Amino acid sequence: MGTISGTLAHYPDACVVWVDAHADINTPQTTDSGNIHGMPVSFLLGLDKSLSEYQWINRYLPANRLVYIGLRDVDSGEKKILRENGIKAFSMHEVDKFGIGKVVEMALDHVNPKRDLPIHLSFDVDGLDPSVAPSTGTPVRGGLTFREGHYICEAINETGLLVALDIMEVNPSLADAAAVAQTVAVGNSLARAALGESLL
Ligand SMILES: NC(=[NH2+])NCCC[C@H](N)C(=O)O
Repeated sequence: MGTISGTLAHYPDACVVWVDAHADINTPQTTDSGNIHGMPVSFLLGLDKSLSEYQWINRYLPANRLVYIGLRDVDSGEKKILRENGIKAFSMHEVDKFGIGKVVEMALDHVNPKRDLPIHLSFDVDGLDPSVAPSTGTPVRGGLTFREGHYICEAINETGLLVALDIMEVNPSLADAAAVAQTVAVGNSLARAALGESLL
């Protein structure tokens, strides 16, 4: 919430590409778990303004400037919110169906059709398959491969429009040393890819 609010303060027309297994768009009313980490997008969009803790958010992201990639664990209340607000989401089903190249293109066509808006990339490493990024709080099987994750970052770098990047949910206290090292390494290499490191 802090970083995207900061991006919007500086770039009011920015769009957000949110890579995640989860939509994180519950409201305090729809959440099953009660976990705030399942709610930040609802606060960013201004769908819920009831919590005094988040009343500092004064610039809301329009629903048509948000796109998800990688979803596969979405609560029923969240599905309703996505539908009712017309929020575009490419789940793992679409990644399987179209391939990651096409999905990134379609995602950008939706959120940034003229390729002229600043992009904030929020990349939760649980969007990756747990075999790729094991040390994270809410792993869900059936995720993005190592290359699919990196492709997203490379393709967004290629737009030249990236202004902000979050690598989220690397949690070094949740696995053994080898799994932690693997997760930290993949988080770092996603960041390098988004910042312009290329294969050739
Ligand atoms: N940032 C995360 N790890 N989010 C997981 C959210 C899981 C679930 N949808 C919830 O609201 O509790």
